Amino acid sequence: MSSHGTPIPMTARKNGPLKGTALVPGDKSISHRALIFGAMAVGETKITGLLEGEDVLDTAKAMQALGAEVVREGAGEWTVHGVGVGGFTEPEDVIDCGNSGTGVRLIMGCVATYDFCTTFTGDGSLRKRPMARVTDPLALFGAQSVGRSGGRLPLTLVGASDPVPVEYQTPVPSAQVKSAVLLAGLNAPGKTVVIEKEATRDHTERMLVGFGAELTTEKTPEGYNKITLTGRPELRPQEVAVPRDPSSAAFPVCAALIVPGSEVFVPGVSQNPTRNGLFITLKEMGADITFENEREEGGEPVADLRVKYSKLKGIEVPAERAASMIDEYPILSAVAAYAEGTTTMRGVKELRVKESDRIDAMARGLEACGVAIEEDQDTLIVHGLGPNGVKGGAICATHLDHRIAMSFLILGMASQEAVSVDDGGPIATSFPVFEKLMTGLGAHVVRGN
Ligand SMILES: O=C(O)C1=C[C@@H](OP(=O)(O)O)[C@@H](O)[C@H](O)C1
Ligand SMILES: C=C(OP(=O)(O)O)C(=O)O
Repeated sequence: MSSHGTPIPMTARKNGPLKGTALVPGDKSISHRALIFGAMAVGETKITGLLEGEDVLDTAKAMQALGAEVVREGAGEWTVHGVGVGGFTEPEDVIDCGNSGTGVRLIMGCVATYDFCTTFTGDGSLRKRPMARVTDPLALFGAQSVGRSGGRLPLTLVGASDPVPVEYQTPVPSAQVKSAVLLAGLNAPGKTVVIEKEATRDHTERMLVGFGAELTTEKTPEGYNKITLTGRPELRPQEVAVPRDPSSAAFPVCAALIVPGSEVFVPGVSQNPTRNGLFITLKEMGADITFENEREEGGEPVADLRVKYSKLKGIEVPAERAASMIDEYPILSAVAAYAEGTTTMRGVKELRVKESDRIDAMARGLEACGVAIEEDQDTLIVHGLGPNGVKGGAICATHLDHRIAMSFLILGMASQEAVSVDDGGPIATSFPVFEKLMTGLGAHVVRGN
């Protein structure tokens, strides 16, 4: 199954309650970073629970192309023999990051302070996404780039031969931009500083500290995060246990909430406060979710989630919460269709530059399934139809976007008529076992329309 290949139409329909345990895959953000920091450490990093989705596998290949040895030892078990900060070598060929914004933007950061040239490309979705948000700050280190119009891929980055450290305030709330700057700062002398107005996922900071870098995060008088990294550290190899991905857990959790009679257990899910906005929102909507056995694993807070079918009500999701649930708005908008009343999602314009324009993709598909929506550049409003109110009966376009595909399939698990997607292939980028896992819980999800 490949997001680069022949479309894979898929269909979901009602099939009784969902029951059982959902072992969702490893966190995508942490998996990318485990490979990257492993490649920059001196010696052997061991990773367990790595997400073996296409996005992460493309990053593994990129680390090999830059000179690290990356070996799959078993299911989710990988070792990386790193080359040390400053040790990457020029790749012989184009780096293809497939569908992954995180992969390409972080790796651009990795190579921006090396005296060599790297060309990046990706699939039809990634080639449409904006890269200037990363190449602009990388230029401050001394890197130069030439891409297609609007700084789009394919793009060639000529790394700085004599990098200087940088102080940069991110203009958009983006962990990818923040991380690209910090990664570039690793191979620059002195202190690189990133200031972010709104907190975004902090895996890069947590993992850099874990790998032995000198990094501090403090609040500015305005309440912004100021992250300071000392360049040219010797990173020490680590044993990284990747927690399960809250963004993937969102799908079986939301399915259980909307399919009558369901009860699903989702163990070992990261509860990192920069990632848990969806769960807070669902609780506010009236979701019956309990967080059991809260603990720390591999430097991340983790809990086991028990979820029961719930009568939900529409709410206003605060714009300040957007960064902590940015990838979860598609599935939230599907769930909102089954709530009583209106769910308003403001401050979500970043959704327009993801794998697809997610506001538009969800709006068009929901309308086709009989759900009334309103939208503007920065807002999505879903008028809920209550537990049995969604008609379904449409084929929704996924635009090479895994989260759109999974969201509409979950919508179809509780609608009056089946819901299809034109292409479920991209699901393999982040959640390759989605179909098997949902089927194991009792869902009816099949190939074909
Ligand atoms: O840093 C990361 O791992 C990610 C950051 C987010 O993107 P932005 O940085 O563009 O918000 C998120 O949407 C993406 O899925 C993963
Ligand atoms: C936006 C996403 O990923 P990326 O930016 O890495 O393509 C996502 O997984 O929802």
